[in-house]
Amino acid sequence: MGYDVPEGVDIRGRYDTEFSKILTRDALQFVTDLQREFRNHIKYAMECRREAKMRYNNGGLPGFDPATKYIREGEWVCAPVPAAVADRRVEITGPVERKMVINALNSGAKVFMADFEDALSPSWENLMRGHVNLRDAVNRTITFHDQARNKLYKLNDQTAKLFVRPRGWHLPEAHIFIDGEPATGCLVDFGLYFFHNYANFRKVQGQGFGPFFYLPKMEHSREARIWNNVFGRAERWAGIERGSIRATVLIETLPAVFQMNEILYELRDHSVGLNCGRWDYIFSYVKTFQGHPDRLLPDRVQVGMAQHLLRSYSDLLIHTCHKRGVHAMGGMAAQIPIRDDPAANEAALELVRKDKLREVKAGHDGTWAAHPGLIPACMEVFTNNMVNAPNQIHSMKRQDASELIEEDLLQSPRGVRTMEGLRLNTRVGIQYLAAWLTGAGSVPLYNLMEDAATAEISRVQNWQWLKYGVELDGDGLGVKVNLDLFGRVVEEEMARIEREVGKDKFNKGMYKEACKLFTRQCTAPVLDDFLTLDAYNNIVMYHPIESSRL
Ligand SMILES: CC(=O)SCCNC(=O)CCNC(=O)[C@H](O)C(C)(C)COP(=O)(O)OP(=O)(O)OC[C@H]1O[C@@H](n2cnc3c(N)ncnc32)[C@H](O)[C@@H]1OP(=O)(O)O
Ligand SMILES: O=CC(=O)O
Ligand SMILES: [Mg+2]
Repeated sequence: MGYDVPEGVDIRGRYDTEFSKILTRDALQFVTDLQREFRNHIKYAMECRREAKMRYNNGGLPGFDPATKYIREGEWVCAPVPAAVADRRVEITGPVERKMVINALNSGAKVFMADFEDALSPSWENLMRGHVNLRDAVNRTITFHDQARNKLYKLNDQTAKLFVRPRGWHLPEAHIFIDGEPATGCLVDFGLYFFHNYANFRKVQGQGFGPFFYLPKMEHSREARIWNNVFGRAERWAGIERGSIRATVLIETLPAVFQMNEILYELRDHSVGLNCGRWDYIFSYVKTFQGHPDRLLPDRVQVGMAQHLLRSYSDLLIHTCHKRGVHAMGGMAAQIPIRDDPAANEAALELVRKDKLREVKAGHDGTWAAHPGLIPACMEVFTNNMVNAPNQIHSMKRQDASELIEEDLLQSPRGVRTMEGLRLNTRVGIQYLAAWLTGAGSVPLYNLMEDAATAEISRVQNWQWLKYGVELDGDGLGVKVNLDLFGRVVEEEMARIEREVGKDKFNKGMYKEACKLFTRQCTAPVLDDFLTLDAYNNIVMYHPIESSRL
């Protein structure tokens, strides 16, 4: 049995009758047309990223582009926000896993962002099941039977509005070849979801609008232009009004903070705002400044939103979005509920409340929650602090933030580096990768949510400290990070992981493979652009099963 594919398409992933209802000939033709129309634009955009990287590596700094001053200073606004998504005060996020999709839609949040990105390990199985789950969710037929607990999950009458986050531009989909090349991951994610769901979504969820998307990891407005053209093409194909599709762009790379007006301008017919993707943003700070030894990060735990550069980024995002008439969404606090320790749980909740209070008072229109248990606290803070309106677009202009300059957005985070910081990065990075390699893209580690973005911080921070042989100044012992020290840390942290998870789980899991990958990346002479690009080779599974390297 095989998939019925159009000319030029080769499906290398496992055949499954459920998957074949997603991978129909017409759906594949739709994805193929997108791939053929946009692949050269994407390649060009990726080439521009490489050129920008070279400029930064040679000492250049990202900044506002003089050529687009007219856009930043122009008086224009985005298309009005659709009523269906005017109120987004709390959004839950999570991978497109069946039970979690139901739980998230039922969670009481206003929006559920179903994630093919930071929270998903993009194995063929996860990806295809994810599309089945989203189709069933939009059709409202989704159910899940937990056999161990004999519990049936189904949708409540009232559910969150669905947004979908496709992968970033950089990730290929190696199980689908088009004209001899792996398809672009995000065009597969967008194309299959749009094809199967746009009509129903607009009826049952979007009040005539939709579908809705979150767009990750862009570095420049030219990448937003590609998305805008993809949306336009999809709308024309479907015969629906221009501006039906709406998207929120995550500002989660350092270069993109200087492009917020330009990104909104490109997407002005399709925008519902910007979001502070703080974790990838911190990762991007290290990546952008990989050639700048004067901009080293302190311990990961010290790089919080109170740091001047992160506060400035959030303030400027709010000002920019509200000037252009769209939502300025906050981000994710990493704390999650701690089940077996009420005092620690309350302390974690208090940190989340504090973070949300900062966001709402700064003018954000909503925020992210990683877990259903956090939604009441987030909702309460936003509801109590927003003045009787579904959002703060018209009430919190943050004119003061228009004064922010490049130095504010680039200021190095303050703090110290410690041996515990190096150890924690290593322990977390390896455990996250071990989970990712076995299909889990978001995991709880040491009572925090870890996903691809947070793990990237651990990786690049270790790389940076090794590359520049930094002193662990917070310990006051004059110890410098070098390969010997790191080797010992890896060994000791692996032993600690084994003790913590138990011998059995350790031996059955992918910890050793993860350790090899993580160590290689931390010690690479040249920084890999993405942890998951290299790791992806390990989860590509062709059918019939054979070794598969991209
Ligand atoms: C940087 C960024 O990009 S942030 C966005 C991407 N990251 C994410 O989306 C992370 C989403 N969150 C999660 O994946 C999970 O909450 C984790 C991994 C952090 C914690 O997971 P766990 O420890 O397994 O959660 P826990 O055991 O407390 O779950 C309790 C219940 O809540 C549900 N749940 C937990 N998180 C979520 C979620 N985000 N969405 C829906 N349901 C959830 C579980 O399915 C479980 O349901 P059940 O009681 O019916 O079995
Ligand atoms: O995607 C969100 C982030 O913080 O990264
Ligand atoms: Mg992110």
